[in-house]
Amino acid sequence: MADGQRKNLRVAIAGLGSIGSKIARELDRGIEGLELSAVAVRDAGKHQAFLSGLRHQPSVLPIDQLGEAADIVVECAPSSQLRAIVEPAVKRGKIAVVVSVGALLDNGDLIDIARASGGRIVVPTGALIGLDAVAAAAVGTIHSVRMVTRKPIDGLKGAPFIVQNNIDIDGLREPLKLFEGTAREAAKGFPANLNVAVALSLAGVGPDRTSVQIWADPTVTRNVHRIEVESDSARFSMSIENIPSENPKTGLITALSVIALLRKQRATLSVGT
Ligand SMILES: NC(=O)C1=CN([C@@H]2O[C@H](COP(=O)(O)OP(=O)(O)OC[C@H]3O[C@@H](n4cnc5c(N)ncnc54)[C@H](OP(=O)(O)O)[C@@H]3O)[C@@H](O)[C@H]2O)C=CC1
Ligand SMILES: O=C([O-])CC(=O)C(=O)O
Repeated sequence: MADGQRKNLRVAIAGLGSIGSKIARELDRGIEGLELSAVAVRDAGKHQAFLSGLRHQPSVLPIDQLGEAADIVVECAPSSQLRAIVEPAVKRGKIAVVVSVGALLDNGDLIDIARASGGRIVVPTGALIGLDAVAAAAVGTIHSVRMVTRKPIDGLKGAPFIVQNNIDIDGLREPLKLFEGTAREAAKGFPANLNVAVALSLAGVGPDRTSVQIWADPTVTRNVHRIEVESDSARFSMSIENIPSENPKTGLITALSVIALLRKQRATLSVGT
């Protein structure tokens, strides 16, 4: 069949929060070769006005049924829901786009399940920068990957590491280093705040060799990530200052990164690895 006659790829979205609602709106406006077929939410009533504002109404399904209604399932729900969304999709040989990437570390068998079923798990660059360069460097030898994250207080509140260690960040007047360790440890202590560290680690040297510092910083208004990579092909450092979305833990660029990834699925010209 000629490319122009190919059927649209059907996309389903799990979660219509700060990330999912923007992706849904963009798919509804039109992305070449793609269509929004279904969504899953926790509380359908809460999203009724949003959904009825779309030009084409997607089906509203339970999260574990999205893979039946789509070729690509985009996970943008709390990390606790990762398995319920991704497993049925990849078992059907579908593509799961995962933003709660930190939760992949405790659900690594999903990769084996996907492999056995012909499914795929795709992690977008999300709120980060430069995973193309990190993945390219990883084809050679990477000697070290370090990341320093600074977030405003609202971007860190409620993180298990802060709660368990009884750290009071509300009254901070100066930056405080909260954590130094591996990306795996960061994902456990900050599951809704440090997905980026895990994405970086999976692109590069893995969660146990990627070192991470986390600062609560009342002097910044953006979620700031700075990365330094030493490899046998290049040395590079990159930083990104993310404007928080309506969810202060989540940078605005995250949804845009997923939209850019979706656009590539059927684009005639695709740029960047
Ligand atoms: N990879 C990356 O770079 C980044 C990843 N993230 C991660 O992305 C994920 C989504 O973030 P964000 O959009 O800001 O989160 P939000 O809290 O804004 O939205 C989460 C959505 O998930 C829905 N939801 C919750 N439980 C269920 C359920 N059981 N079934 C279906 N839907 C459910 C919520 O529904 P309702 O509205 O009804 O409550 C809500 O719409 C988080 O895990 C976050 O940590 C965030 C930033 C960057
Ligand atoms: O990694 C995350 O979960 C979110 C994040 O830091 C950001 O949006 O800047």
